[in-house]
Amino acid sequence: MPEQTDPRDRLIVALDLAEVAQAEALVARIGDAATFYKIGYRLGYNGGLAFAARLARRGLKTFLDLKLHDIGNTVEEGVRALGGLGATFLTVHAYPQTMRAAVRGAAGSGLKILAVTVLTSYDEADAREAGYALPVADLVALRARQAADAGIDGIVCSAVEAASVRSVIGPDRLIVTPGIRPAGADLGDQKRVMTPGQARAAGIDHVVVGRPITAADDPRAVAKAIVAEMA
Ligand SMILES: O=C(O)c1cc(=O)[nH]c(=O)n1[C@@H]1O[C@H](COP(=O)(O)O)[C@@H](O)[C@H]1O
Repeated sequence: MPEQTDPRDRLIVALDLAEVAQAEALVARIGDAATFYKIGYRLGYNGGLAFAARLARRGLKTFLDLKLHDIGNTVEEGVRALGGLGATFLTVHAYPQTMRAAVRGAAGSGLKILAVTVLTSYDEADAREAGYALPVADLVALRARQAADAGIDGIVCSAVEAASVRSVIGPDRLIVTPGIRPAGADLGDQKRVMTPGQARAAGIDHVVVGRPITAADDPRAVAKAIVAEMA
């Protein structure tokens, strides 16, 4: 896997909050315990993209989790429009047409495209309900292979699949895993879950953690503990 120089970069904190002011306050509370923040729909649709650009100007790494999926032209131009925000990562769903369009849209911008394979809130029954006949692990592996073929920079999957995804995509592409819970933490709606330490041992590059940090009494302490568990 591509090695990082700062171990804090392994943790991406999901800023799933309603208001930019709350996100600003949380980033200030966490301070130097985290270096990488994810902005998803909730904040993104409410001023979060400009906020992400401000974080990037302050030297923090940002991840735009917009999970794009549309006809190729719309994805390509949408990705191109996001290329100037200074973000590190952007997500699209792992459909071949969508991934190829996103790679074209990101060309020359420095924005890395991550392909979301099968959401970590899905188990086998959820995938069947959505019309997929393949077992989740096989669907993740198929999409990882297609992502690599499309020239995608990294894969979003659960840490449960990290080792098999690594064997499919090779050492240079990134593996980013949500569905991460410190031992004993509430799972919420996550179904394919590992601890930070298990995920690191499975060969991930970055974990994404939201509620265990955002809902904690001491978010800075939880962020520090997660980084330490992956050291
Ligand atoms: O793309 C993602 O970041 C993502 C993919 C996935 O399969 N599962 C998943 O939980 N996520 C995101 O990762 C974060 C996980 O948040 P928590 O469950 O609160 O730790 C949320 O912001 C999700 O939108």
